[in-house]
Formats: sequence, structure tokens, C-alpha cells
Amino acid sequence: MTAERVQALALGGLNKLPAQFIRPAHERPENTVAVDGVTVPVISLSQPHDVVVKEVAEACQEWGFFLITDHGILPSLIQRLKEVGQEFFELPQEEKEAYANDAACGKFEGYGTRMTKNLEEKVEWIDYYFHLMAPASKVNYDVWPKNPPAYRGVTEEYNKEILRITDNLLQLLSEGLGLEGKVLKSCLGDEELELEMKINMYPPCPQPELALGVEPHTDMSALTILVPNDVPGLQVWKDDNWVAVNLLENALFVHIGDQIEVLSNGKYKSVLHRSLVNKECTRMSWAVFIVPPHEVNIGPLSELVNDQNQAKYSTKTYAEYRHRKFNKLPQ
Ligand SMILES: O=C(O)CCC(=O)C(=O)O
Ligand SMILES: [Fe+2]
Repeated sequence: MTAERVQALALGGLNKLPAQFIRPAHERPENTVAVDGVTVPVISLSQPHDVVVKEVAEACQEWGFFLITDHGILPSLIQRLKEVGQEFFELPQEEKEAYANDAACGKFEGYGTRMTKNLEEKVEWIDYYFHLMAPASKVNYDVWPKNPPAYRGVTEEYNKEILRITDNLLQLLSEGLGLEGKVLKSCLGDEELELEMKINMYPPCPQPELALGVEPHTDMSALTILVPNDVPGLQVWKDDNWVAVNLLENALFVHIGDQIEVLSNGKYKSVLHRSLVNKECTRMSWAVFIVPPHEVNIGPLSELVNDQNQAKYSTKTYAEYRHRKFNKLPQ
């Protein structure tokens, strides 16, 4: 069975939002507006090292989220990444369907749309493309878009840059915990660390005040590094309020995910976030999830646990963590 794509639905021209997308009143953007005058931390990586360590550690403790600038990725590469992703979604529907995933059969990679698991569960206003990007030994290039032809080259170039930034961030995060720079990366599988690309595509929505692009969640990754197109929509949860994340050209949006929260024994927070959709414009975002290999055990770092600071999380493989999160089982 092929899923009904949100993009195809939107292109058909709708005046009203179909029922399965209408969120319950307490979740609707119209009833849960973002707080005024609060902005997320923005950290320039060109500052002295000890300043960057301190600012990153504070942002991880207070927000679990921050923007980085002066990261060294060329604006032209970010631009090309966005172009190839956008071109893929502009292909004829039939051509996109050749890449359809089948999450129910464990085929997570490819073109997808989230479907309801039961009648009450509302769906999100989003289509996406998901594939592994690193390590090269595990990547199946057959599930990457072959059109546009530049997709692979551009994405491989971006992958290299994100690997470099991941090394840098994990080092800063380790030092912020008072540990040696290499500790976090080594817990996350070192060179076996995996990078997953998810291109999120939110078509124009007839009643955006009633819908969500992605519902409130924390990422199960260690870190997520995201770039949006020029349509705002991401919100992060801070001190009992939603805070809208303003656009900042060429900045990278860094989310602390669940695995870093566990490793840091709760010192760094995995950020709750959601995305809104837009009436006129297509919103897109490119999220790279940085995750440990599935068989790696993740638990609070022994260096951070003692009689005064007991472990707040159980230790389990990343595969087990994923299974429990997907099935909404307690961790
Ligand atoms: O599109 C966004 O800004 C957020 C997407 C997101 O949270 C996700 O893909 O996990
Ligand atoms: Fe997310």
C-alpha cells in the first residue's frame, strides 16, 4: 500500500485541514504560542577555546540547544545541500515513490510519510527522506536519491564537514563536563559513530494554527545538527514556554539528544522541541542525527557517578533504547 503523501495532498488544493491532522486543542499552535522576547543561545566557534567550552556547557545545561556560527562550513555548500534536497522533492510523485521506505518492515531508509498507528493518533504535516550518511562501510548508496545527479557528491561533502564539527562539539562537551576531550566520542563508538540524514519537507498547510509539522519530542540521538530553509517554524521548550528559534543565515542548529543526556547523567538536557507549518510557504530542514552504533552500551559516565551523584539512568544498548522509544515503553 502506498502512503498518501502530504505534499500530494497539499498540491491538490485544500481549504480545510483533513481531520487526521487536526491536533487536540491543548497541542494546537493557536493555543500554545511562543513566549515573546526570549532567544536561544548563539555561540561563535571563533572565540577563545575556554570561552567556547563555557558557553557550550551552559547552553547544554540550560537549554539543550544552541546555534553555532563561524563553524567553517562554506555557505555555498549549505546552499547546494538545500538545492539538491529541494530538487528531489520537486520530482514527479511517481519518481519519488521509487524510493519509498517501509518502516513497518524495518526498511527505514528512503522517502516516507508518518502514518497513524491507531485511530486517535494524529499525524504530522510532513514528508521526509531518511538515509544513513556515515560510516562509509555501512552506507547503502542505492537508497540515496539518484536524481538530482549532484545529490550524492554534495551530501558526501556535507557529511565530511559534519563529521569534523561533530568531533569538535563532542570535544567541547566532554571538556564542559570536566573530562578529557576524547571521552564522549569514545563512548559513542569513535570512528563507528553513525550519521543519519533526514530531510524534512513541510508543504504549505491550509490551517497551520491547528496542525504541527513535528509534534513535541526529544531526539534519541546523541546530537542533532540541523539547517532550515528560509521559513521559520522550529520551537524549543524552555522554562515552561515554547521559544521560537529565529533564522540566522548559515548558522547550524545544535540539539542535545537523549544519549548525551544519559552519558552526562542529566547534566546536559535533551531538548524538547516541535515544528510549526506555514500557510503559504514550504518549510524544509536538513537534520543530521549523530548516533552510536546500535550494539554500543550507553549509560551515565562512571567519572560522573559517585555516592553523592547516583546514576539517574539505566545502561542499555542504543538498539534497546530505540526499541523502547519507538514503542513508547519506559526506558
Ligand atoms: O524541522 C525542524 O526544524 C525540526 C525537525 C525535527 O525535530 C526532527 O526531524 O527530529
Ligand atoms: Fe527532532
